[in-house]
Amino acid sequence: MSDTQTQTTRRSPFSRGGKAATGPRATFRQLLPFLFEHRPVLIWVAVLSVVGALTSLAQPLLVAQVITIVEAGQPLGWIVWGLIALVIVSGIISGYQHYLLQRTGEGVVLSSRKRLVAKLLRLPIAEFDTRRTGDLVSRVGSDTTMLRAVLTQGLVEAIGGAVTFIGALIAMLVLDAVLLGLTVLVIAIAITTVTLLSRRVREASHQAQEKVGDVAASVERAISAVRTIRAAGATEREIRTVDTEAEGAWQMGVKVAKISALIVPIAGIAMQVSFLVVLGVGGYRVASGAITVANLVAFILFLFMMILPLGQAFGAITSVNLALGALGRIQEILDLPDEDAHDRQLAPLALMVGEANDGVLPDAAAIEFDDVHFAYAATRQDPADPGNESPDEHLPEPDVTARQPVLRGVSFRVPRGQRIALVGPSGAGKSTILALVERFYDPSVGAVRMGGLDLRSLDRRELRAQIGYVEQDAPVLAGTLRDNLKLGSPDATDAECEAVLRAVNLGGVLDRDPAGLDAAVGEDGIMLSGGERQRLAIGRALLSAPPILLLDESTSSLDGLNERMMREAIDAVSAGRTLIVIAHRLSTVIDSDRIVVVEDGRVIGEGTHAELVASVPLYRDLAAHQLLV
Ligand SMILES: Nc1ncnc2c1ncn2[C@@H]1O[C@H](COP(=O)(O)OP(=O)(O)OP(=O)(O)O)[C@@H](O)[C@H]1O
Repeated sequence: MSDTQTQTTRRSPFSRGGKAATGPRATFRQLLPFLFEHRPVLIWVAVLSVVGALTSLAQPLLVAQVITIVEAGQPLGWIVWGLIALVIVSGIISGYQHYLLQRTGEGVVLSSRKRLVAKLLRLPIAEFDTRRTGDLVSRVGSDTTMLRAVLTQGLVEAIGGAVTFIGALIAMLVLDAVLLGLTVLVIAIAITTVTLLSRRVREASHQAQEKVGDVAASVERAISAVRTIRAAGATEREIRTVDTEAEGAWQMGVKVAKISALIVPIAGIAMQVSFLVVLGVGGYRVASGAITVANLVAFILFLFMMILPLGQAFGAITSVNLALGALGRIQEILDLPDEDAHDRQLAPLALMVGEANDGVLPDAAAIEFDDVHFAYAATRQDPADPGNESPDEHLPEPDVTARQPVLRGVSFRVPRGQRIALVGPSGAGKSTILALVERFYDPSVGAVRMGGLDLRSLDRRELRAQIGYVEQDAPVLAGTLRDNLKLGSPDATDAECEAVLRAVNLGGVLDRDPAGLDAAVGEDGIMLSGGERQRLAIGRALLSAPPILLLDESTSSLDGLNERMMREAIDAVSAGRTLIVIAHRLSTVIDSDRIVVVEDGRVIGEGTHAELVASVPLYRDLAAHQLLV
């Protein structure tokens, strides 16, 4: 694992206990790039806030003027109209400002989602092995929305608020310094309390978002296996599991609500207390002639004006803390390295593999495994699992550790243009071998080579452009047949798509729906049988005509007819290319150029069917089971 990755996981929520339970927390500085993207609008909003604040500040002064004029029995004249105009202008400014902030808030959500998705889809495959899909989805869906609140409920409004606050403070100082001193005392106490509480809001909000991630993860788990769950009669139990997670999220939400609930009334109480103090002491000072009635009224209006932004500031502190909690979860993913982050400057590959270059590297095997050892990283520890509690919260827990080796010294060569089959018992490591060819993972020891070059020295995109890969449980993406076929070759024509479908024996699927290539294959391709799904995936690989094809044959859904269709499909794709097939049915690979037998992470035999039947007992047993000897 890379250094960056190690650091990230070290300060991740996966170590529990004490402060560590709050997980990765973003700093305010990490929030700034999201806001800076909208700098012009935000500056405009800030200017509007200042103008709005000034129009508000002018109002008490005009009111004091009105009182003085009325007291003197003089005509009011323009001053009332001026007051009305000020109220209207400040209303319009605040409405426009609100709209701009909402819009920018949506912009922040959008850009954080885009960044997160761009990162997620580029993460090393190992990250998906150790993280829960639902939790990742919830970071894109839910955590990002929390960033909006920073703008809509807080930050920029606070600029106008600050102007109002300072302006009111100065005006109050001029009007009556003694009254101001008392007011500031009350408010200072409120601010200290809120600051202490807000730290707890941030921690609780982070935990709440973690819990929402847990809910999303268990919903995803349940929905992705809904048929199995239904068939096993486990629906009620799964509902209870999700309910428990949802209740966990509810509890954390309530915890946030409790702390926030303390913060909100503190602003109210501060206002009431200071109002009462000003009223009592102010009345006394009017009686003693220290201040006029007009100035006391103006002072009280300024007090309201000062309290309002204070409330906004408290709101801003809460929402910024909520956002920083969520940003911590977003940033945790953004800080992970891309899959290709540590690739060296890479050799051009396109000219090294394939027919065009047979002359350049005449002896190099298309694919070669050289004493390859490999172990998967262990599953990341689940923070929700109390069993993972660290006995000593001060010791950083290693989150991801290596598992038992899956490959132990695998060596074999696949000459260009040949058809090689990998066979062996379930769990022997066959799919892992293909994953290493695709560079979803790199070997711990040894090397995988293509055209004589270590895969680690090649650009992954170029490498993968040379390889077609059909997974064992070939996923079909929601959409149409055409969408699925054109995934890897967006420029393919309809005629090419149809030809490929017929080549993999899927002409029937094309004909049975009048929509043809536009026929929907549904979420996860549910309208296709398992065998059809695999053949569709083979068709997809075939369409991009890669020189090398990796095919992890489905373990299921191959009845006699499907098996024949699959064999024909494999024959169709093997023409003119290098093919590595993981075969669960020997009949599909009996006529391969070579068969490599894998057991327990090692190659235990290699040769033709006849040679292996004669020399490798495990292979003879497999063949005997499948009635091939
Ligand atoms: N993503 C993964 N993370 C951790 N362990 C894995 C992962 N994928 C496979 N393994 C483990 O590696 C071992 C080899 O798995 P692999 O899928 O390569 O075997 P296989 O020979 O293809 O099996 P099958 O014929 O059943 O598909 C198994 O013990 C499996 O549990």
